[in-house]
Amino acid sequence: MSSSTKPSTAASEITKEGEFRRQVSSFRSFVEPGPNAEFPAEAGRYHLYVSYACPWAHRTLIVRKLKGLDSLIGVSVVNYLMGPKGWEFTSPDVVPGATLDNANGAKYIREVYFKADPEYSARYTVPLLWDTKKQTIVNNESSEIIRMFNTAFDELIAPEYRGITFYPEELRPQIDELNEWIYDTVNNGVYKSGFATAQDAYEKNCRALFQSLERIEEILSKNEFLLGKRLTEADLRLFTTIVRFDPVYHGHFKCNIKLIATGYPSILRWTREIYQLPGIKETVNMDHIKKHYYMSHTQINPSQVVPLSNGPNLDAPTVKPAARPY
Ligand SMILES: N[C@@H](CCC(=O)N[C@@H](CS)C(=O)NCC(=O)O)C(=O)O
Repeated sequence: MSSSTKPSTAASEITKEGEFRRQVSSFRSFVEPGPNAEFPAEAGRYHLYVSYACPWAHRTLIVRKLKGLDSLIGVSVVNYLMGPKGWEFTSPDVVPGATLDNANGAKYIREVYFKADPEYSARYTVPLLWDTKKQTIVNNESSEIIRMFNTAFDELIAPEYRGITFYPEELRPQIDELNEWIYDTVNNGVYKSGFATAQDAYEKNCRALFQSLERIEEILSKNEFLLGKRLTEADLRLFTTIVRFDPVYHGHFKCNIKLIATGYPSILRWTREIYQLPGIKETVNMDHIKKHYYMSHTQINPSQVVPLSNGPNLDAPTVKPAARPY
C-alpha cells in the first residue's frame, strides 16, 4: 500500500467481527551500555518522540523522569490532534505543550519513519526513540523503551538515580504476569472496547476490562502498590491508562460500567499516590489527553466537542508513600 492510501489510525485496524487488533511494533533494537553495542548509551545521542495524549508514550516520559534522564535524552512532543497525515509538530506558541521536531525538523512523525525506512508501511506511532548519530529509529515499542531507560544509561546518570529499577530481578515473574493480563484487558482493553464496531465485540471487551478492574481493586485494597510496598513497572504501565479513565475512556470509549472516582476507592488512592510522586504530574497533560481523543476520533465523536471534567482531583490528600517507593 502506498503511504498516501495506507490507513493511519488505530481505528482502521478492525477485524470483520468488529474487533480492534493492535499492530505489532516494527523497530525493536536496544540501546545498551558499553561502546561496542550497536546502539551504545551516550548522553545527548537519543531523542524521544511522544504525544502527551498517548498512554504508551506517557510510560516512557515517566520512566525518563524517574530515572533522571531529562538532560541525557531530548524530547519532542506532537500536537494533540491526529489528522489524516498522523501526528504533527506544532509550535508551542500555537499549541501549548507541543514542540517542533527538535531532532529532524519534520512536519509530521511519518517523515521520521520514512527517514529510517523509505519502504515503511505500518502505522506511524509514538513513542519513538531516534538515534541522532545513526540517523535511524532504535525502537517504537513503549514496553521496550522503558526497559532501556530503566538500566541502559546507568553509567551516565546522576548517582542518586543509578541502580533504581522498576523491573527488579526478584519480582520479574510477578511483573510479567501482571503486565500480561493488564495489557490485554486494561491498557489495550479500553481501545478494544472503544474501537469495537460490533455490539458483541464491545460487550466482550468492556466486561473483561471491568473484571480486571475489580481484580486490581482487590489487590490494591490490600497492597500499597500492585506488588506490595515497592512501585514497579507494572504500576507505571497501568497508571497511564487509569489517569485517562474517567475523563476519556468512560465516555469516549464507552467503558462506563463504573467510574474510578466513585467505584474503585483503592485504585483512586493508588492513582493519587503515583500522581503525587515528584516529577509525575508534570507528565500528565489533561488538555492534550482530552482534546486528542475527543477531537481526533471523529468516527466516534463527529462534533469534536470536548467534555468539561478532568476526572477526580488527583491532588487531593492521600497516603504518603515512602520518599522513594522504588
Ligand atoms: N505498541 C505501541 C503502541 C503505540 C501506539 O499505538 N500509539 C498510538 C497513540 S496512543 C499512535 O501513535 N497511533 C498512531 C496511529 O494510529 O496512526 C507501543 O506501546 O509503543
